[in-house]
Amino acid sequence: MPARSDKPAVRDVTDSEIGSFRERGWARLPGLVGADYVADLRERALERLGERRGRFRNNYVDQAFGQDRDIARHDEAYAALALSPALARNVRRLLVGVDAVRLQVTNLLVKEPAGNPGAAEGPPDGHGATVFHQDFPWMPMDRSSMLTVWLALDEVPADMGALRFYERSHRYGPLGRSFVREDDGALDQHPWLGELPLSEPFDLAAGDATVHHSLVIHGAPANRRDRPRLSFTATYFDAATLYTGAPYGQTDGLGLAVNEPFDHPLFPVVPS
Ligand SMILES: O=C(O)CCC(=O)C(=O)O
Ligand SMILES: [Fe+2]
Repeated sequence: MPARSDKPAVRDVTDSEIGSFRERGWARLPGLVGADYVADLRERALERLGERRGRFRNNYVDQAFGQDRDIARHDEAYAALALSPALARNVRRLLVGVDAVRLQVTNLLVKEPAGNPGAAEGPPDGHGATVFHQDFPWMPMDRSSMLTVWLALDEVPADMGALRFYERSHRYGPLGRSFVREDDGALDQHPWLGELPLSEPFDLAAGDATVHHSLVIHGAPANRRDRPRLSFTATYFDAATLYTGAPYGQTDGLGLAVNEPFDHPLFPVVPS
């Protein structure tokens, strides 16, 4: 196990991965983070999950996966990864025309097996599918240059619920919110999206990641395996982004100024 002070080994994204991300709105990043570091993250995740047993709230997102939001503010190994210059440099290179990035949020995600009674997280009968959605329509940001790194903390075979993406859907701008009502998945609201190619299901190893643009339509099937799907996400945005003042749980009451950058300790610029 790496010591707490160990630096996460994050590899550089390749030019071809950058091209693929910009073209399709997402990219697969095999072996993004070193295996030893990820093994330590996984152990920490399981420990936290044990402590959280039973804290399920019944909203639409909670039916699809459990969240331990801002885990990087509670755990130094997650913080070291989320704030690592190597990861920030990758994010900056993936986004177009961005000089510096801020961290928006970190999250430990768990998708319990469907139909699994006694799961640590989620509804009594396990988590369901993650409906197809965009991330951006919720955000109080004046631009969409924003992405999420989704890191597998353990093997995530396709039928455990690795993400899938509608190719190039990030080119159609904001398409509305999901997780607000029954049947408000992006495909229900915009059946034409079904004409875009859907990425093939794939298996991820621990330390593999996907990265998705805030406007790309993505979702995940239910977990059909017998153990929880464990992943860590870190979402970053262009440091030059201005706050719009739109109501949002994370930013309400922080004293951010409308039409000013997100200059607040919760949204650090990550040196790259
Ligand atoms: O992990 C999932 O099933 C969904 C995660 C997601 O939508 C996101 O990270 O933006
Ligand atoms: Fe999402």
